Amino acid sequence: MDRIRIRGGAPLNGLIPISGAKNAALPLMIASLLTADTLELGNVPRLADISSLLRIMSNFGVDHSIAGRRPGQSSETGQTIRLTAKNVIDTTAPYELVSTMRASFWVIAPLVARFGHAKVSMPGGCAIGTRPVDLLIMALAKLGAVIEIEAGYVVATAPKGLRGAEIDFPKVTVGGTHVALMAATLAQGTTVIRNAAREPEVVDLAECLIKMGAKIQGAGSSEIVIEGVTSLHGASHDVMPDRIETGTYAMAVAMTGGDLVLDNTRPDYLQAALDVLGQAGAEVTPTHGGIRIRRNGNGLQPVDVTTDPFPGFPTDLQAQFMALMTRANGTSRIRETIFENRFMHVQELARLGAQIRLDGDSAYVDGVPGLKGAPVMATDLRASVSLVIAGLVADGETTINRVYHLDRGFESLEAKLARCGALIERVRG
Ligand SMILES: CC(=O)N[C@H]1[C@@H](OP(=O)(O)OP(=O)(O)OC[C@H]2O[C@@H](n3ccc(=O)[nH]c3=O)[C@H](O)[C@@H]2O)O[C@H](CO)[C@@H](O)[C@@H]1O
Ligand SMILES: C=C(OP(=O)(O)O)C(=O)O
Repeated sequence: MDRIRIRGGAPLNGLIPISGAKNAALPLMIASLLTADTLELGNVPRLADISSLLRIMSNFGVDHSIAGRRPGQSSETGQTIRLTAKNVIDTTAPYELVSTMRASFWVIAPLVARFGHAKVSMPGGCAIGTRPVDLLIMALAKLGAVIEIEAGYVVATAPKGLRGAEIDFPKVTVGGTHVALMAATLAQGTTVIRNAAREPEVVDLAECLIKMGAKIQGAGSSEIVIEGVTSLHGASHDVMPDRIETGTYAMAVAMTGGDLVLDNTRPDYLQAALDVLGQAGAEVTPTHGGIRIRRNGNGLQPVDVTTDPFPGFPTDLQAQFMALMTRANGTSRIRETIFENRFMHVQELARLGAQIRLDGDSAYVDGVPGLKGAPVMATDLRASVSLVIAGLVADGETTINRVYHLDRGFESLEAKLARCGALIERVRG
């Protein structure tokens, strides 16, 4: 199994091109099931999760081809994927394929909307909480799907098609919003989604669906209105930049010191996190195509943070920020309100010398003057990268095991960091 080896102490200087967002690319790929025409997606990151979803799509009979980046595409990373769901032969997503990745469950929406039938295994994904799918099922049931649970599978049927409905989410759910949005595009009549997720990935999906002929208003606000259409057509769309990857490298340079330009990204996608970095002592300035982050000489100030749905501080940056706060001059409180078990990184950060106390939904981080390298274990995607951030300043060598978690969500992580001066390498085997 591959490991990442880091020798801490080097500042980060240079430019990192930000990849397309995993959490936008996945629902966009799934949206290709809504049409028999070809959906062409540019700026798709090369990640394990993308390959896993391609396997699931192939199993349905979806044809796909992969090419390099399109001319004029600004990222030096990424690929173009063309998906054609013309000859769908199966509407079942088996446990072996769905269990590795949460988002794969979302295929249930386009399958039942277009074909009137879907049988999808309950999902896997990062082990960060119980992560039920009751609200996704509620949304499909409101749209008229009949739902049965059979041996770990959710079976959704709607032989006469879905019909528009009012869907009020009792809590903000990104996956629930994606599912309701995709299903409603082909439902008969009007659907109103209330308390919808406002995440940029929802807007990216809506923009692509609109290019495919869907009638959607209000994406990016908490009320989305969809006028169902009888069919959708092909389109071409570039995946939005990854705001979590952006925030991760921003925190890395805040930790190591140095001067980094994060290219091909957008500050407004992560303003809450950038504000917090400013309070912690980093200098953040927008550039023509992204963001410049600097921290030279000055120490880090402790900042209290609470995770929230967009536009709040993202839970997917909580672990990285905790790593940063291990070196602050004082105590910070980090409150996790989205997932009840997203503190798995605490015990691993402690192995590097971090001082962190857990109390309910909060972690209290007492900054220490230095961390010491050690072997640590990746437990989930964002937890893994928090260990990379800590390793970049830890004295001596840090080895991170189980890096398959990292490969789910960070394209060319070691190469991007090494080019900016980090002493980091992948040890194969
Ligand atoms: C692939 C992808 O895009 N994953 C992201 C997505 O996950 P995901 O879409 O799974 O997260 P949700 O926004 O749905 O979850 C938010 C909260 O709602 C709860 N909930 C959700 C659905 C449901 O049916 N019932 C229920 O109770 C969850 O347990 C959680 O406490 O949004 C999360 C919150 O920003 C991010 O951390 C994940 O990186
Ligand atoms: C939690 C994440 O992914 P998933 O929802 O696929 O588990 C993530 O991207 O941080």
